[in-house]
Amino acid sequence: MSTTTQEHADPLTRRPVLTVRDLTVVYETEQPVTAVSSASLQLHRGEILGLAGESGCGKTTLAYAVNRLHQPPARIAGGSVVFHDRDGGDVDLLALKDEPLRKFRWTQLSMVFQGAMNSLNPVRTVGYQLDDTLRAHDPSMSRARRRERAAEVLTRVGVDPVRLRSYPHELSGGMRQRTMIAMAMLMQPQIMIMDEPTTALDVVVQREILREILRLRDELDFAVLFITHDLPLLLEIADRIAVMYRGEIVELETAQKLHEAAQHPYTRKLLGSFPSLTGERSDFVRAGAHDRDGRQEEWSV
Ligand SMILES: Nc1ncnc2c1ncn2[C@@H]1O[C@H](COP(=O)(O)OP(=O)(O)OP(=O)(O)O)[C@@H](O)[C@H]1O
Repeated sequence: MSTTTQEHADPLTRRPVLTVRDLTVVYETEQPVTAVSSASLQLHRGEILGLAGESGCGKTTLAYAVNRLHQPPARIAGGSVVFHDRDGGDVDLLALKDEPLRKFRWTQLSMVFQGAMNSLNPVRTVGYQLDDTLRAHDPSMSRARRRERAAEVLTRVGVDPVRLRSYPHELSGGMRQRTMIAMAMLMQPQIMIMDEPTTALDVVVQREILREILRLRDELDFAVLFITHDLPLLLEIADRIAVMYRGEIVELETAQKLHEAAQHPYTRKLLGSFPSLTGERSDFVRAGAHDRDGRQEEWSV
């Protein structure tokens, strides 16, 4: 349903860049919690795939596990995650050793986390932090080239490169979030996972940044796994949407089909809770899947 991407070749006709199959993640606590249960999805080159679902349904756990950023007590209990490189090779992400995994992150797959704008180092300038990432991942790059590249990515996300000399507290929330997106783009990854990248921002800034993400995707041809509980937003920007409910992906469809003929009752409930794509979002969507009395609703899956 994305409107800014009409010249873009239909991503669904293109090769996949990531295949997640039957991924299961368990928190090994006293009462083990299966946060992700046999989840499967495929991300195509240049695609924006939305992952929607209420708070606590397992979206973040899935994103972290894909990039092996999960920490104990989380454990991947089964399944596979395969990256399909541009050059034709396949990489089994769950089998990667530490060093190749470190290289893989940022260069092939980068993440913009929930509240990432607060994860910039407060005592270092933006320029230093971009330079540091470049140095860590490409030691052969000259200082001049690094400076050039840092200015380039900031410009791309709509931040004046004069801000390279700024400290994070000197930037607005929107600028900090754009800077985090610039950081994620630094090494030209083939996949970006964005976990609620704009939720903390006001609606106008949020829209601007989303428009920017769509434009960059068209220009630079990366794929995005875009995680949010905001289904209306996904209907506007995503090519396809996966709906997650209690650790399972219960539906995965094009945004259009999902909007017109959702199959799963939970998806229908989510969709039915706002009057139109452009209308006001209802309290239901803002609050997550709770009924008016605040009770968690139940669907058999
Ligand atoms: N460290 C942990 N130990 C035990 N259980 C956890 C831990 N972290 C998350 N969980 C559980 O795993 C499930 C999935 O959580 P997760 O954060 O992945 O959901 P989410 O859909 O990303 O939610 P949100 O939108 O609020 O970020 C939840 O039931 C949560 O309680």
